[in-house]
Amino acid sequence: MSFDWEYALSLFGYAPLWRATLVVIVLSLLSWTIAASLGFLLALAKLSSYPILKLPVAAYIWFFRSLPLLVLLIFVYNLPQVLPWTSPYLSSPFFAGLLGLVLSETAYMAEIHRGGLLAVPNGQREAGKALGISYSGIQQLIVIPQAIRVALPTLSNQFITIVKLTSLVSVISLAEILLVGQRLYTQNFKVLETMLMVALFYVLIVTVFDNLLKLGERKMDVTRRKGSAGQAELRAFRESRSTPDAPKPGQLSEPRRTIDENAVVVAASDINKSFDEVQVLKNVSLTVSRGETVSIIGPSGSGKTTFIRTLNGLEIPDSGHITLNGEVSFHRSPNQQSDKGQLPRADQIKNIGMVFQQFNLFPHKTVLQNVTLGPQYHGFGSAKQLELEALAVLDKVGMADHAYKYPHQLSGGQQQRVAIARALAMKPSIMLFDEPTSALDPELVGEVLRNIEDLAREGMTMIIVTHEMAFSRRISDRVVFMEEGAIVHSGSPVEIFEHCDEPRVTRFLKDFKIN
Ligand SMILES: Nc1ncnc2c1ncn2[C@@H]1O[C@H](COP(=O)(O)OP(=O)(O)OP(=O)(O)O)[C@@H](O)[C@H]1O
Repeated sequence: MSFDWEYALSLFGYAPLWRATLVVIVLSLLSWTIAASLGFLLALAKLSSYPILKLPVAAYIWFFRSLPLLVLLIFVYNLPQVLPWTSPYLSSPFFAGLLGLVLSETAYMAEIHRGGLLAVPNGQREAGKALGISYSGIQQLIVIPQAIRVALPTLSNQFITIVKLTSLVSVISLAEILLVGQRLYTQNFKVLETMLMVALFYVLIVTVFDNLLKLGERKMDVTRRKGSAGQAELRAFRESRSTPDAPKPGQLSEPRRTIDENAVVVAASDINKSFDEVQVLKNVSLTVSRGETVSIIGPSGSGKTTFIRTLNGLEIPDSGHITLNGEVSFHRSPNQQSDKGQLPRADQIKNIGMVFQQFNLFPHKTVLQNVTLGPQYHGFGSAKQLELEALAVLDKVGMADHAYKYPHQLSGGQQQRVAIARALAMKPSIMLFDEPTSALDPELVGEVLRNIEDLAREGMTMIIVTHEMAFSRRISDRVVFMEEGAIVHSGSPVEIFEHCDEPRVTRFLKDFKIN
C-alpha cells in the first residue's frame, strides 16, 4: 500500500480541520491566560509569610501537579453525575476541557511565577521601601514587572505545552485536531496520511505562536533597549536652564553649609538589635542636627549598616527610640513584645533618602523614570513638573545627559550618581549613605564622592557609613567610630584622625591611608 500524498495534501482544504485548529488556539490561549493569572496569585500566596495562605496553595500545587491531565479531564467531564448543577457548564467538552487545563496548568504556572518573583533581588524591594512606597505599590511597580520578564521565556514554553496537551481533550469528545483526524481515518483507514496532516497542523500552530511569543520576549527585554529617545526633552530642559537666573549645571545653590544645632533632624537613642540571638546593636544613640554631616566608621561587622537601616525602617530594632524632625518615628521599650511599639510611617520614611552599596536602581525603568518613580507615587506634582525636577536633580549629579538610558547602559559610578539623584528627588530631610563606593572600581569612586561632597557643602544633613577615611576626614563635621555593635568614640575629624588616643580607634585607623 503506497502513501496517498494527494489525499494528505487535500486535507489542507478540509474545513473541519481548520475549525478544529481554531478550537485548539482559543482553548490554549484561554487556558494559558487564565492559568498564568491565577498562578501568579498562587505564587504570591505561596511566598507570603501567612501559613493560612501558604499551606492550602502548597497543597493545591502538590495535588494538581501529581494528577495526570487525562484523569482530571475525565473526572471533570463526568462531574455532573454527582453534581448535577454543574451540568450546564461541564456537559460542554470545551468548558470541561478548559476547566481541566486551567486547574492543572495553574499549579505549574504558580511555580514558574514563584521562580520569577524569587529572582527579583531583595535590594529592589528595599529601594522601593526606602522611597516610602507601600507593599502593594512595590509589588505593582517594581517586583511584578521584573518577575514577569524573568518568567516570560518559561511561560511562553508552557503555552507550547498547552497547545499539545489540548489533544488530550479529544478523550472527552472535543472536536479538536486529533479527534477530527481520528474520525477521518476510522472512515477511510488512511491512518498515516491523516496523522501526518494532524501533526502538521499542530506544528503550524506551535511555530506561529512560538515566533509571536519570542517577539514579545524581545520587546520586554530591557537589555536590548537603547533608550536613545528624549533628546528633544533634554534640549528643552537645557534651554530652560540657560535663562540668566537659572543656576548653571553643577552650580551649587548655597555656597556653604551651616549647622543648626537647635534643629535636630534625627535622634536615635538606646537602639538594640539582634539577629538570631546575636546582638549586633547595643544601646546605640546618635543625634544629628540640620546641616550636619556625620560619618560612621569601624571594622567590618560592627553594626554600621544595621544601625542606619534602623533609621528608615529597613531594620526594625528590638528596642529603642527614634525621632525624625522632632516627631517619634520608632518606639519600643526593652520589655515590649516584638509585634508591639510604634513603627516608622511611610510619610516619615519618604523623608529619609537612602543610597545603597549596590545602587539598587530599577533595571526596567530609564534613569529618568527611576528618579520620578518616588515623587510620582507620592503625588508630589504633575508628570511634566516632576520630569523637569528630575532632570534638574540629575543635572546636579552630572547625569542629565543619560536621563533616557537604562541602568544597564551606565557604569557603576554613573548608576550610583543616579541613585543619589533618585533619593534627592524625594526632597528628604536627611540622606543616608551605606558604603556608597564599596561596590565601585577604584577609578569610579572619585566621581561619586565629589557628588556627596557637593551635597555636604550645600548643607544637606547626612549620615555616611564609609571605609573611605580620607573622604570621611575631609567632609565630616563629626566622625563616629563603632565596634561590636556599640559607638566607642565620636568627635571631630581632627579629634578622631589626628589626636585620638582611644586604642581601638588607633588600632583600626593604622591600616588606612588618611591624607
Ligand atoms: N539580615 C541579617 N541576618 C543575620 N545577620 C545579619 C543580618 N544583617 C546583618 N547581620 C549581621 O550583623 C552584623 C553587623 O552587620 P553590619 O552589616 O551592620 O556591619 P557593618 O559594620 O556595616 O559591616 P561592613 O562594614 O562589613 O558592611 C554582622 O555580623 C552581620 O553578619
